[in-house]
Amino acid sequence: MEDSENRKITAAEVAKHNGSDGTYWMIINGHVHDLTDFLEEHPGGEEVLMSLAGCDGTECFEDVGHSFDAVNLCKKFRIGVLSDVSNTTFY
Ligand code: HEM
Repeated sequence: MEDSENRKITAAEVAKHNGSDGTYWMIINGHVHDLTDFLEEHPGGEEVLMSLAGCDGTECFEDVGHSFDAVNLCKKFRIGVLSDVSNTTFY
């Protein structure tokens, strides 16, 4: 569904998808991503993504200095927007 990217998701909901149920969600810049199918493809390795699953990975993502390609790739995995903004960076 085209609107699925605008689905509002709470940080508490994201936290549930920390890998314990087999799914890996991550907040980056206020967007929620389902990275379950991307773990093995990540050029930076699956460990970093798994360890930040259920959390806000914005700082880590920015610190690495990901390419524009990487930023664009993120969009492919978006499933919604964070509905509570605490502890999250927007730009
Ligand atoms: C949706 C989330 C992410 C996507 C789509 C993504 C994508 C990519 C891509 C395409 C690369 C290859 C280099 C580049 O194009 O910049 C890369 C490298 C890397 N990523 Fe990510 N990444 C994501 C999240 C993260 C997070 C949260 C971390 C935090 C630890 C991380 C750490 C790294 C590291 C350490 C490298 C290797 C850099 C290098 O070898 O120079 N990534 N990522």
